[in-house]
Amino acid sequence: MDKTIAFFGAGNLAEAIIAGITRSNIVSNEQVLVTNRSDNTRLDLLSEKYGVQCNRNKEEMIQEANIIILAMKPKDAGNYLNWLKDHIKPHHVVISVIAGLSIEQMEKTLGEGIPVIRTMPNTSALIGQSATAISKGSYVPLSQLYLAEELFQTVGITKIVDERDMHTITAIAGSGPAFFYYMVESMEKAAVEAGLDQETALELLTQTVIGAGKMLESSGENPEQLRINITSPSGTTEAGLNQLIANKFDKAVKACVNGARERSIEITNAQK
Ligand SMILES: NC(=O)C1=CN([C@@H]2O[C@H](COP(=O)(O)OP(=O)(O)OC[C@H]3O[C@@H](n4cnc5c(N)ncnc54)[C@H](O)[C@@H]3O)[C@@H](O)[C@H]2O)C=CC1
Ligand SMILES: O=C(O)[C@@H]1CCC=N1
Repeated sequence: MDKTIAFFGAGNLAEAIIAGITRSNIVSNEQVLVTNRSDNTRLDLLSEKYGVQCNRNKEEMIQEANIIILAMKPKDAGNYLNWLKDHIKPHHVVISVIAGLSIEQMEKTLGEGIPVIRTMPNTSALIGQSATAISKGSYVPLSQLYLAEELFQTVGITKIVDERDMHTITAIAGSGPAFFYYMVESMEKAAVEAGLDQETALELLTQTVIGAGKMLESSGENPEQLRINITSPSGTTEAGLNQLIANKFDKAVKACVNGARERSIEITNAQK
C-alpha cells in the first residue's frame, strides 16, 4: 500500500493496530507516523518497539499523511477535530476508532467532501485477532472503503456495517473482550478458592477459551448446539448451568451489553 498513515493518539488501541500493521508489512514502518498529547516516553517506546516514526509536529504529519487515524478518547475528539478542519484536504481519508463518535459529527466539523470512516476494532488487534466493524461516511469512494478494510484486515477480521448498529457492536466486539476476561477472572477465582493453583487454573482456562472460540469458528455448529453437546443429562455441566440460570446470568449479560450500548449512545449525544 503506497500510503502514509498518521495516528493521532498512541494509547492501548493505537498500539494494538500499529502492531498489526507493522507486522503485516502492508506499509513500511517509516510510513506509519504517530503522535499523542504529551507523553514523549510513550512515543519513544512505540518507535523502538515497532520502528514507526513518532512526531510532535502535527501539521507536518498531516502534510505527509494520506490516512489520518483518530485514536484519542471521545472527550478529546471535539478539540482535535476543530484543529483538524483547518488542516485537512479532500485527498485525506479520516478513520476513527473512537467509541460513540458519529460520522455526522465528524462530517459536520470537518466539512463537506471530507471522507470519514468510523470503525470499531478491539485490542485483540495486538495479535492480529480483532473483530473490526467499519461504516463509511457520505463522501467515501468505494476505493477508500476497501483501503480501510485492507488496513484492518492486517489486525483481524472486518465487517462492513450500517452505522446505526455501531452502538451494539461497540458493546459486544469493542468492549466484548473485557467481558470475556471478566468471566475468566471469575472462573479462575472460583478454581483457586477450591484449591487449584492459580497458574494451572489460568493455563487450563486460557486453552478452554481458545478451544471454545475455535469451535465457534470452525465446527459449523451454533453456540447453543455446542453447549448441548457438552451437557450430559444430570451431569456436571447441567449442574453448573443451573446455577447460572438460578443466578440470572442471562439477565446480567443482557444488562452488561445494554449498559455498554447505552454509554455509547450517551457519548454520541454529548458531542451534539
Ligand atoms: N481500548 C480499547 O479496547 C478500545 C478503544 N477504542 C477507542 O479508541 C480510543 C483510544 O482508546 P485507548 O487507546 O484505550 O485510550 P488511551 O487513553 O490509552 O489513549 C488515548 C491517546 O490519545 C492521545 N491524545 C489525546 N488527545 C490527543 C490529541 N489532541 N492529539 C493526539 N493525541 C491525543 C493520548 O495522549 C493517548 O495517547 C478511544 O476513543 C476508544 O473509544 C475502540 C475500541 C476498543
Ligand atoms: O471502554 C471504552 O470506552 C472503549 C471503547 C470500546 C472498548 N473500549
